[in-house]
Amino acid sequence: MSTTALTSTVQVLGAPGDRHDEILIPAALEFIGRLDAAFAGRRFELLAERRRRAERLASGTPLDFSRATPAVRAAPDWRVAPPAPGLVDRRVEITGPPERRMTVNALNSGAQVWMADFEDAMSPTWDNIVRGQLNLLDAIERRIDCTTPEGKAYRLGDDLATIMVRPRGWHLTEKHLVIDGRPVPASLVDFGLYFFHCAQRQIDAGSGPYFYLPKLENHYEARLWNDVFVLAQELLGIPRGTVRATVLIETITAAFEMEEILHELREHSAGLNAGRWDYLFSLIKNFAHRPDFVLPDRAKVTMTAPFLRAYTELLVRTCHKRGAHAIGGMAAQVPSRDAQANEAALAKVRLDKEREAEDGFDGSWVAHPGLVPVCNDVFDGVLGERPHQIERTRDDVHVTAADLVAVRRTAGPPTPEGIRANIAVALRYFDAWLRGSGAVALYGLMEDAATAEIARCQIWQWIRHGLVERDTVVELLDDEIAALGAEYPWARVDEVRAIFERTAMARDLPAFFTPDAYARNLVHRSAVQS
Ligand SMILES: CC(=O)SCCNC(=O)CCNC(=O)[C@H](O)C(C)(C)COP(=O)(O)OP(=O)(O)OC[C@H]1O[C@@H](n2cnc3c(N)ncnc32)[C@H](O)[C@@H]1OP(=O)(O)O
Ligand SMILES: O=CC(=O)O
Ligand SMILES: [Mg+2]
Repeated sequence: MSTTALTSTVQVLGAPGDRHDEILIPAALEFIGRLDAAFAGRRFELLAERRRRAERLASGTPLDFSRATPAVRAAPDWRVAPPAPGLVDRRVEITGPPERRMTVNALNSGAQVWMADFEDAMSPTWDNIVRGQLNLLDAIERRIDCTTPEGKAYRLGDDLATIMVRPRGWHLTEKHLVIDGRPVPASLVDFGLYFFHCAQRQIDAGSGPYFYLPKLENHYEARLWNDVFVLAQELLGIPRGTVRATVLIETITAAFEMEEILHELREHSAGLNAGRWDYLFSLIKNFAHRPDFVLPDRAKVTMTAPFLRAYTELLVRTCHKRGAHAIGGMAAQVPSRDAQANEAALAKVRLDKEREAEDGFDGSWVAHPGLVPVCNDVFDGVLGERPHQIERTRDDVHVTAADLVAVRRTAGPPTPEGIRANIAVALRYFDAWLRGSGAVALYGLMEDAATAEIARCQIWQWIRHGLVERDTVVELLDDEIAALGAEYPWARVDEVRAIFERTAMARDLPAFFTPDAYARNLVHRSAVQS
């Protein structure tokens, strides 16, 4: 590592675990210290700007494309970097947390890419975080094969998916790693540990250090990531421009800056992804006070809603204009053991992928290995032998600022079933998350942090606008807590209830459920609480 500014020591406050010492080596911690010294301050300022922006939106300032950056949008001549090795053909991308067996299953799944997730699909317990890094390292070193006590063997095959790692978002901290008594930004921990241990190994294996960047709200946050990449490459002597990152457009404000985000990251960009669930969450959250932004039951808000089509079409147009991949989002259905339910789930996923492929997306996400063939089949049908369809510029797409927020046409009150479903899902998800699982199948759908955010946020919004009485929510909550406790006697019902009350029923709507729930419930007592 080259010598730049000296950093304070990174202290590890997390409980030691099996083989943690292979990841938390002094040089890796020093690398994280360097990143923290360079970027923690800017992250802090950008989070303050997020809060100011949210206040402006809440007080009625309309959203529009930026008046400061028309030159970036109008300039005809810039393109993002060409796709790096392993990222040319991305027709199917499987996602999931880097849990040991899932890592093997995802890499063997037949998808071109595996998005190894430390964000929406990860409950950020200290052990999950360190073990996830260890599993990635073991996978890249091809020493992850194992056999369960029941005799089921997990072996890496020959044709593996390309790994893209999604670090946690800028809003989170890792309280088990501290510098001068202050927790380290979680994004820098997840990015830094993976980059330190695996970047060169991936390059040597003919791939590279590739990332997915979650929950960005504007192009300044993309600039921060770009600067992180530049410094990280410099510190480890890796050529500038080796990193690639796909940004999830999953906040309403980022949808107004897609081109600027690509521009900031252009030497490291691997396109954009339509992160539909957080996008919906962001929209509900930012306009929670507006009656004309009240959405009906989650099940009724599909990707064919005009405001969501405007978002995905603009994403494809923007990416292809700049030579970048446009990657589709996650259909919520997962395979079922019941043949009829399974057929229905596969049919819904197929329809979703068909719309994306026909709209010009270059590939899409699936949540389960059983969905890889459907997505593959659909994109094969549209792409044929071509690795992508970036050449298909969508000059026919003209999306205005008003189109992106034209929620009114989809708006509507919830049904009693929709209200109960959101409460049931939020409670069950919180319980799973508290017990270390960040993604679960509930009632036939994949639920993760993003979908749980929608569930609790809609309840807040419906109470706020008088579409459900608070007392009714309390009754349903009592009911669903009792049902959860009866179904899973080990459920942490008191903590689950408290998270729900704080995030769905309090006077103010918290920006995320995760930071507070993490600090209260997942952090070891020895770690800092700031
Ligand atoms: C909004 C967003 O951000 S979307 C992206 C974030 N969300 C995700 O990534 C969710 C990913 N998906 C998952 O985590 C899982 O599919 C779940 C939790 C929804 C369902 O998992 P399970 O209940 O285990 O499903 P199921 O029992 O059908 O699994 C069958 C097998 O497939 C494996 N599997 C299921 N999903 C995945 C996956 N995404 N990656 C790798 N393997 C998987 C299971 O581990 C299991 O393997 P095994 O038989 O060897 O033990
Ligand atoms: O991260 C993806 C999403 O839909 O949210
Ligand atoms: Mg998301």
